[in-house]
Amino acid sequence: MTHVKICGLIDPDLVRFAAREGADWIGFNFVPGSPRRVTPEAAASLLLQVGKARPVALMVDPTDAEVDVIVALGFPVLQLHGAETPERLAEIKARTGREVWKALGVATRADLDTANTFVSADKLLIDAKPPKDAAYSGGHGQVFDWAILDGWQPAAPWMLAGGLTPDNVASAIAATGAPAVDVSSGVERVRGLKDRELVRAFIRAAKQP
Ligand SMILES: O=C(O)c1ccccc1NCC(=O)[C@H](O)[C@H](O)COP(=O)(O)O
Repeated sequence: MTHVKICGLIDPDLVRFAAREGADWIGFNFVPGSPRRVTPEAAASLLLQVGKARPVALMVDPTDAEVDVIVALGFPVLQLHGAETPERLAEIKARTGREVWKALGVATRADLDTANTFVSADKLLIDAKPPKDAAYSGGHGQVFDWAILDGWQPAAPWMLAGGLTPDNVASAIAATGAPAVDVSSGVERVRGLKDRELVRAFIRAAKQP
């Protein structure tokens, strides 16, 4: 069965709801300025609501000090969504002993070759490239051409992201064979605010047999 990550939750009731609905991972966004950003203080109480889901901390080009704050909160997984290099990822992994995922925006096979240089990533999160004028490297609800994944041999376990919704996630899984999927915008009606019915519909559509 496909595994599901719901990313960018800021409300404790929604965190509990997503976990009860069967989300495997719940992402908390620590990117300054993002409408989905949570502070470390807020994350400490949100973490109490995750149930059996695994919490994932989303960061962009974090300093060691920023990573240390997140690790001290008890996050078992760090998702790097910036311009981190394979060397920086390996360094963070060695320093923290945590699972470290690398998110990459892709549009071509060459981008997938770049993704495969992150050999020590615990997961590659394959996302759409952000729009040219975007302030943030992810979370724009953009779909990329899934056909570029045909025949791709990932260097690490991987997850599909980018513009997934309750309506397209089943086709995305069928088209790509993705073992796991990630969503943020597609379960929001208002940017930054998750919607219960969309969260439920997404998880059900992704996990349908
Ligand atoms: O959501 C943000 O604001 C954000 C800011 C900076 C870097 C990444 C960000 N989000 C990434 C994600 O939420 C997801 O991991 C993924 O990219 C899917 O996003 P979406 O296409 O909106 O479903």
